[in-house]
Amino acid sequence: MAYDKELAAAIKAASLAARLCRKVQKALLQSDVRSKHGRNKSPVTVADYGSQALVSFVLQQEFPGEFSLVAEEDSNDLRKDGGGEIVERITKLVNESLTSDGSYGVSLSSEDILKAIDSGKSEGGSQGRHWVLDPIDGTKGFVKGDQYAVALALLDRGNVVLGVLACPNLPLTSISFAHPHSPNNEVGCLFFAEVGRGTYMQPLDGSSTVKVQVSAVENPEEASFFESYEAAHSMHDLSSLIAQKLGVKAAPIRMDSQVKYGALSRGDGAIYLRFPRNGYREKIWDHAAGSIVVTEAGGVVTDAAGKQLDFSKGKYLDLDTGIIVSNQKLMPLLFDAVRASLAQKSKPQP
Ligand SMILES: Nc1ncnc2c1ncn2[C@@H]1O[C@H](COP(=O)(O)OS(=O)(=O)O)[C@@H](OP(=O)(O)O)[C@H]1O
Ligand SMILES: [Mg+2]
Ligand SMILES: [Mg+2]
Ligand SMILES: [Mg+2]
Repeated sequence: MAYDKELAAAIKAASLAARLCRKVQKALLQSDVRSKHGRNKSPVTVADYGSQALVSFVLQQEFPGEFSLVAEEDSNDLRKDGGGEIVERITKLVNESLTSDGSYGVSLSSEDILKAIDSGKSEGGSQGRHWVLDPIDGTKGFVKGDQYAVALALLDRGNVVLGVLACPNLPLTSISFAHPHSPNNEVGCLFFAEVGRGTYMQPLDGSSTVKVQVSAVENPEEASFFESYEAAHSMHDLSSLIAQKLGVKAAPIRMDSQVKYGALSRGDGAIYLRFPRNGYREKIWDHAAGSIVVTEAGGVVTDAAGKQLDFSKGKYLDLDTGIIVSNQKLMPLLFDAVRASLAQKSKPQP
């Protein structure tokens, strides 16, 4: 159908990148983690760069001449003093991944790798097509040995038309709510969705595919909810107030990254709440793939004012307060609880 070739290329690129990330996570060395500069320091590893270079290279091979990529990382830090050894390591990792796949008979130089990383500098927008990539979403989870995802989506005239979430540490069967963070030796899973065609899940080794649906739970007392692992990324006290107003009984499931969208798309939980602290601007690569994976599985993704997420404005999502995700039946109740909780929080305390 409309995006078949793009979807096949995206699955291939994300699977290769996920394999690279697994390899690095297994052998994670302190020296593989570099710090980003800036106020909110977030880690970046050779796997973030390797994954971005690999996805960028594969997509450019598949779609020569018509390429735009909005991606999280750039090569600025790598080009600074001392980057040489790290760039060599990334280059080796990417070349090993390409050789293992066998489709591309090339060996990339360090400069090719830096260029591939930097071709992710597009600003996106409402015109034409743009790939959107988070090469590792949840780098903090990745470094800890927990959940992370390679998240790749395609925008066509400002709308997300396909999304792939490769989740190397997410078991194929429902996650254990008691131990959502334990890494496992399973193959991991990959979700993919195309607009109008539903959401599917397959093992990362691609051996079989199943259609997935969000939870059909209508009673909030039976619903469980996801939120960020990091309290700095989402206000846990606010989500706990919302859960209390809804009557949710289960404790929150805290996981890093868009794995939360993937798990929700197959009904592992029924609600995802995300309320960043004041002043944080959400980036499109943190939600593009996850949101289509959930909506094509029958779910609803809006901001806290009930508006659809708008991916057409460049690399930032202009949002009202937060992001809420659920199934169609629970959404009206959730929305009321969110509104009441936000109003309560904004009242001056006596
Ligand atoms: N201050 C702040 N507030 C909100 N969000 C932030 C913040 N800082 C970072 N980020 C982004 O959060 C991405 C990680 O996803 P999650 O927040 O879902 O997972 S986590 O539990 O917080 O790790 C993470 O994505 P990656 O950088 O790709 O890991 C960030 O883009
Ligand atoms: Mg990051
Ligand atoms: Mg991210
Ligand atoms: Mg990232």
